[in-house]
Amino acid sequence: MSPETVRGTRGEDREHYTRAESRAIRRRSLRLLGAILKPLRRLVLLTMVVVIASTALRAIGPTLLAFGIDEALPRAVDQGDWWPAIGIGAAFLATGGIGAALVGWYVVLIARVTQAVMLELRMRIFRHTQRLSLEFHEGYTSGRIISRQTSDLESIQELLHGSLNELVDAVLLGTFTLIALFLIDWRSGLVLLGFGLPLVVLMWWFVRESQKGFRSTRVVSARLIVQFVETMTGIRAVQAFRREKRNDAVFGRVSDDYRRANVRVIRLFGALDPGLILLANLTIAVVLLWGGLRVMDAGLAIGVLLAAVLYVRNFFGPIEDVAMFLNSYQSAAAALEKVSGVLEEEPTVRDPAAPVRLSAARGALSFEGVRFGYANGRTVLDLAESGQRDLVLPAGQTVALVGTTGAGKSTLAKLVARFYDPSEGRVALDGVDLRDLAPADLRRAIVMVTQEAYLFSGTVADNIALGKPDATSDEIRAAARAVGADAFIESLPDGYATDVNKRGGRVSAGQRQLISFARAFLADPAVLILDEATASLDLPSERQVQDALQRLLADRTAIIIAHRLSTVAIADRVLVMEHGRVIEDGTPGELIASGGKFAGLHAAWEDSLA
Ligand SMILES: Nc1ncnc2c1ncn2[C@@H]1O[C@H](COP(=O)(O)OP(=O)(O)OP(=O)(O)O)[C@@H](O)[C@H]1O
Repeated sequence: MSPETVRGTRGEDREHYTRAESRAIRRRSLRLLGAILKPLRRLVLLTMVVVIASTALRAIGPTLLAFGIDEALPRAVDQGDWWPAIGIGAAFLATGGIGAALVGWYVVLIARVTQAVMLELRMRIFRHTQRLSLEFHEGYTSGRIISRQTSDLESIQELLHGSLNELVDAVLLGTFTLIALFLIDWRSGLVLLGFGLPLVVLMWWFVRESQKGFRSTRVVSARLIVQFVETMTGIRAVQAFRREKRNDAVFGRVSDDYRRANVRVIRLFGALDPGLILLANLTIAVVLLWGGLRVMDAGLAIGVLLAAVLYVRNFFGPIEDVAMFLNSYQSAAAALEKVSGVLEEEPTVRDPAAPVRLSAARGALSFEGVRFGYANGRTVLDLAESGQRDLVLPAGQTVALVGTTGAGKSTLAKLVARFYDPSEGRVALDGVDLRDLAPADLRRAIVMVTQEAYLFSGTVADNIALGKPDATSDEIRAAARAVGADAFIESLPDGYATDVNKRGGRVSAGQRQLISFARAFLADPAVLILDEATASLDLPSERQVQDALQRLLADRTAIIIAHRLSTVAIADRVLVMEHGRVIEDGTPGELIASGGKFAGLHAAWEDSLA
């Protein structure tokens, strides 16, 4: 478990961490990677064996050439003995051929490992975030979640797929090459080592500078995503308030920052590439010059010199890939840190250790000494301070929650639906604390319908059936009829089989709410919460819906939150809330007669109708 300051997604936006925090974050990432690689260990092992074998085979080539030129060819020319030359030629072809075939195999193996890791990570993020409590989702923006699933996973994939591949190749080939060079001609080996120092300096400079560059491209690209997602999710507001031009300007600025950041990084390559070519040529020149002198003194065979030159060339070939790897590594490590943070988040609303079953709930609700505040600490609901410590809603009662904006009505509803747990006290259904209730029974017993009335892609029937996945089409139709949604559904192009686009593009907001009523009717919960759920219905349909509501609410406990008092009229009881407390409690008639807050609201409403 990470320290409190960096646990989960906490501290995700910070630029600097203490040493202990960095270590904890790194460990968390490695634990995640280890857990994902564990089931793949045989595949990983096989991949390693294949890559080592293929690189070793490829590193033998120049030595065979040297042997051929210095030993086999003279024997063939001087003594007419062609067998050694043929043998070496065959060995050269065989090592080259098998090495190449193994490279092909290795590429496929690496792809299999990478894709298995990506699949697991992708599924873990999806599964996990879907189960995290509402508290997490209300605080962590959708742009950030999208970044975790897209750009972060891409960085990790890039590392595993491309860069790691190249690094292993470069390091192994470099090591084998150096060993082979020392074995055939240690003096050339020393020359190569001597040039290693400026090489290390060049690489160190490049990695340091490009790290800064890549970090800023990552920061800017995250801003691009957030800007884009915000504009698209808020497209209605964008168009309604004519924000297109301003958004164009902001997006243009961020895009230009992105372009500049990329150019800055590419400029570094403009220095690295010539530097590497220069170093490679200098090393080859020195090896060639010194080797040539020794060939003239007969201290070195010409074939060995040729092999030495080839080895030096081979050595420098993949060096740039090492630099690239170091960069991909940085960005993949940062991505993995963030992903592992999200995966470390735990649902704040936990499933009970010993769940109490309640297969046929009656629907009696009680709030006993309930206090609640969101993560920022302020108490927004304080039923314990209201006149009565315990608030009881008997089974079958229809209760309307009324009060000014921000009074805590939706918060109370979220506690009943157990999207949050109270900070103090308990909410109970039929006497069972919601925290102890088996989650499946809780979801069956308590259903919340909100103003948003989200429709998933699929048919209208699918969307209604969400309330009862095994419902027959007759049951679906009956539910739609009960809430008065049948007529408009029949008039859709394909009736119940009409595909609703995402966010219900083909149906109006009011129709969407009717569909979600049908969904709730079909689910047949003991407790139904309607949070502003009639807000999008126009008055005629609202009047129609009054009947539908009566039918929807019959025989169950209902909590209705509505600003329109017409909806409140069907309630048995009204709770007036203010600043998180219940300040009035009674039947609509009683409250109107008492001349309190509700009476005032009611009078104002009646005036507005006149
Ligand atoms: N996710 C949240 N995190 C922090 N504070 C919140 C959150 N949701 C609501 N609040 C705060 O809690 C208080 C009660 O909000 P709530 O949504 O319950 O009011 P409401 O009575 O339903 O208002 P409305 O009628 O406008 O929907 C408000 O002060 C609000 O700012």
